[in-house]
Amino acid sequence: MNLLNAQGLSKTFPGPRPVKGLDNVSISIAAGETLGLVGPSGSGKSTLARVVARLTPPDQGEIRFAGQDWLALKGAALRRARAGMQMVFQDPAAAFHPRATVDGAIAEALRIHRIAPRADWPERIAALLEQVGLPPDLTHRRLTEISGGQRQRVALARALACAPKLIILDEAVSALDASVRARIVELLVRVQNQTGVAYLFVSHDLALMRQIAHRTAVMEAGRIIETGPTLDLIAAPQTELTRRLIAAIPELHKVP
Ligand SMILES: Nc1ncnc2c1ncn2[C@@H]1O[C@H](COP(=O)(O)OP(=O)(O)OP(=O)(O)O)[C@@H](O)[C@H]1O
Repeated sequence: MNLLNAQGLSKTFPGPRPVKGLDNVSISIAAGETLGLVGPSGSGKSTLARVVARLTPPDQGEIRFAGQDWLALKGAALRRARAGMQMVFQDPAAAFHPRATVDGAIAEALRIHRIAPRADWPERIAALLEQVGLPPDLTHRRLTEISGGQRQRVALARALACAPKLIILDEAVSALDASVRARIVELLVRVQNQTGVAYLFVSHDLALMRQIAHRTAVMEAGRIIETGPTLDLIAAPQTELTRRLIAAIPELHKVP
C-alpha cells in the first residue's frame, strides 16, 4: 500500500483571469520512496506541494496519507497526523522570528507536536543536530547567523524531530551553491536510508532528480504530463518539455 495517494486534485485561483494551478493531478508515493516533481516556473509544483501538505485546500480531489483520509482529519487527530508529514521550504529563516535560534527552532517542533518531555529536549536536539551533520557549538546560534546550507540542515533537523513518514521539500536546495547543494542532497539520501522517510522533492532542476528521486513527475500548466522512474524518463523522454529539461543538464552533453 502506498504511503500517499492523491487522486484528481484540482485547484483554480480565482481572479479576473482565473488560473488553473492544478488540473486533475494524481500522485502516489510509497514508504521510503522519493518522488521528484519537476517543471518550469508556474507549472503548479508549489501548489501541488502545498495542497498535499494541507496548506492550500484543493477544489476537488482526495488524499490518503498513512491509511487515513488526510483532507477530512480535524482537531487532535489532524495534529497527530501532521507530525507525520513535514515540509522544508527554500528559505527556512523566513518562517521564523528574526532572533530565533537553532535549538529554539527545533524545540518549537518538539513542543507543537508534543514529542518529548521538556527535560529531554536538549538531548533530543543534540542528537538531531548530529544526525544532520551540524556541530554542537551551533546550538544557541541565531538562524540569521549561520550559512544557508546550515539553515537547511536545521530545517531538516526540525522536520526529523517529528519522526515524519514524508517530508515535502519545495525548492529546498535551489538557493544554495552547487557544492553545498550536493552535500545537502547526499545528506537527504543518507537520512532516507537510515530512517525510511519518503520525500516529495520539488525542483525546477531535472539534474538533481538523478541524484535523489526514484521516480519523477513532470508538470506543465497544472498537469502532470509525464511520470516514471527517473533514469528511464531521462533515457527515453516522452514529451517535448522533458526533452527540453534534459537539454538543460550540462553534464549530459559534455564532449568526452
Ligand atoms: N495564491 C495564489 N493566487 C493566485 N494565483 C496563484 C497562487 N499561487 C499560485 N498561483 C498561480 O498558479 C500557477 C502555479 O503556481 P506554482 O507556484 O504552483 O508554480 P511552480 O511550478 O511552483 O512555480 P515556481 O517554480 O515559480 O515556484 C501559477 O500560474 C501561479 O501564478
